[in-house]
Amino acid sequence: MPSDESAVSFKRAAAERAVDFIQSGMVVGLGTGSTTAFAVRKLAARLADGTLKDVVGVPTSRATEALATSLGMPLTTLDVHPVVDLTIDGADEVAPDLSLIKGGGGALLREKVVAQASRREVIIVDAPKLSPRLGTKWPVPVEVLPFGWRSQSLFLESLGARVTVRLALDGAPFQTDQGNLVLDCDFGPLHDAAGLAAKLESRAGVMAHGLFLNLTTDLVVAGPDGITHRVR
Ligand SMILES: O=C(CO)[C@H](O)[C@H](O)COP(=O)(O)O
Repeated sequence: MPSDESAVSFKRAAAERAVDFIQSGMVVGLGTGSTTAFAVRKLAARLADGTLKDVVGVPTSRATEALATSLGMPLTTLDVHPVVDLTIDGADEVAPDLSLIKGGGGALLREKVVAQASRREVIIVDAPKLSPRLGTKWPVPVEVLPFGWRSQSLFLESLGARVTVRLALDGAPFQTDQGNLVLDCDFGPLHDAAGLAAKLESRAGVMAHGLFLNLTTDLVVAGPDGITHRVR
């Protein structure tokens, strides 16, 4: 395992490489998490030094909105710009077909909305997040409406999950930007991620899930052997 310090430097390296894909005039989706934060900082620096111009960002969470605003980055919304040229976002686990588990930061719903509105979805990760099969390293986050959430928990258990209610640092249930709960669902390695996604999507009260299938267009990975860029 890499040290925390090297994981951070890999995250930064992947993030800064992805910023090279941004061109002046683009509408750019801004993901959520520690890796994406490096990209937001680099993008803000390039706007400040004039090497990029007229870029507007669509933040995927209140946290990213606050960071971008603090850096003076111009922001917009999907209401004003319903098509995003390129989004940069992190992930928690990446399978060989570039399908993902996301939602470790709890922003999965807005991240998926922005990803589906994006022409290019550039995922940036440090190498330990690569996995032979989704579910091997990370549970599937499922965002549920607080109304009736225990019924959703039983439903998820009936699908084979060990369910944990995500907690905030103060020990209270974590709330998403939409005021929903997150149930972290350990299904073990997934043999039919698409089938599971379909079951989750057919259940009322499930607002979003962290399986991002067929959304990644580019993957940038940084690790001890350098940076690689894969295109799907
Ligand atoms: O999906 C996410 C937030 O909902 C993040 O992109 C994911 O959790 C990765 O986070 P980090 O870059 O901090 O490792």
